[in-house]
Amino acid sequence: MTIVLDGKTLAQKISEQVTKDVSKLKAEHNITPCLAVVLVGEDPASKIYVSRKKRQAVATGMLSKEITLPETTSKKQLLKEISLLNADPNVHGILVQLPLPKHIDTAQIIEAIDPRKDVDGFHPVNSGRLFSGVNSALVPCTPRGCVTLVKNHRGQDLTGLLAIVIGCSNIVGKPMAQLLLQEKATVIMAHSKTQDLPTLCRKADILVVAVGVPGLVKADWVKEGATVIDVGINRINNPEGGSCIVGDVDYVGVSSVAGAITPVPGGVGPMTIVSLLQNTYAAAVNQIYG
Ligand SMILES: Nc1nc(=O)c2c([nH]1)NC[C@@H]1CN(c3ccc(C(=O)N[C@@H](CCC(=O)O)C(=O)O)cc3)C=[N+]21
Repeated sequence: MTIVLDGKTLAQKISEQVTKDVSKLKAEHNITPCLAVVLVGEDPASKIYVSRKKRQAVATGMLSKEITLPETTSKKQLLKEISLLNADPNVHGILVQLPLPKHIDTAQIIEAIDPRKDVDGFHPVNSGRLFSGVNSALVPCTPRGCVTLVKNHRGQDLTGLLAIVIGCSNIVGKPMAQLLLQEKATVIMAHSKTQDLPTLCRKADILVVAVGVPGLVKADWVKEGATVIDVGINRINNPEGGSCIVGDVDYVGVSSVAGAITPVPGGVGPMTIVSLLQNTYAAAVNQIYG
C-alpha cells in the first residue's frame, strides 16, 4: 500500500505550532513578526501565491505587508523599496516574489535583501551558511518543507539512504541536495543531461523531482517502496476543456510501486508556505536576540 504524504494536514499542524510561538513572542516581547511580500507586475499565478502567503501569515497572528509595484518598475525603484524594508524595524521577513520582469536582474535584487530578513533563503549569505552547515541559515522554503515531510514519514534518521534529486535550480534542487547531505543521506543530483536517468532513479530510496515537466517520472523509474517527492506544479489543459494542476510524476502509475508519494496539489505546496511562516518566525526571533 502506498502512503500518500499529506502535506496539507502536516502544514496545518505546524501552522498551529507557529500560532502558539507567535502568541508567546507577543506576550513576552510585545513583538509581532511581520512578513513583507513584494510583487512586481501582474502575473496571475504570482498574485494567487502572494495572497495565499499573506492570508496564512495573518492566520498565525503575524502581520503582513504587501508591496505591489507595476511591471514597468525599474531596478533602481525596486532596490529603493527593498532598502526601506531592510531599514524598517517592524519588518522581520522580506520575500520578493519570483519570477521578476525580464529587465530586472534577479541576483542583484536578492543580494540587496538583508540576509537576516531573507525568509526565502536565497541570499548568498544564507546559501553559503547552508553549504557550510551553519544552523543559523535561513533555508529555502520548498526544500525545508520537503525534508520536514520526509522526516515526518520515514522518521528522523536518513543516514546512508540514497537520495536522488532531479533538477538543479538555486530555489529547489541545489539547496535540497545540501539539506539531504546534512541529514547524512547519500546524494546524487541529476538533470536533463544525465545519462539513462530512469535506471539511475530506480536506485533511489528517496526521489525528489523538481524539473517542471508534467508526468516525467514513470512507474519504471521508481524502486519498490521508495519515497517520491513531487515538487512540480504544472497547469495543463484538459482535453474536455478547463485546466488542472499536475506534478512532474505520473501519480497514478508511480503510486503502484512507491512506498510513499506526495500528491499535487496537497503535497509540497502547502509545506512550502508553512516553511515560509517558520522562517519568518525564526527571522523575527533572531532579530530580537540579534
Ligand atoms: N520568492 C519566491 N518564493 C517562493 O517561495 C516562490 C516564488 N517566489 N515564486 C513562485 C514559487 C511557487 N511557490 C508555491 C507556493 C505554494 C504553493 C501551493 O500552496 N500549492 C498548493 C496549491 C496548488 C494550486 O492549486 O495552485 C498545493 O500544491 O497544494 C505552490 C507554489 C512559491 N514560490
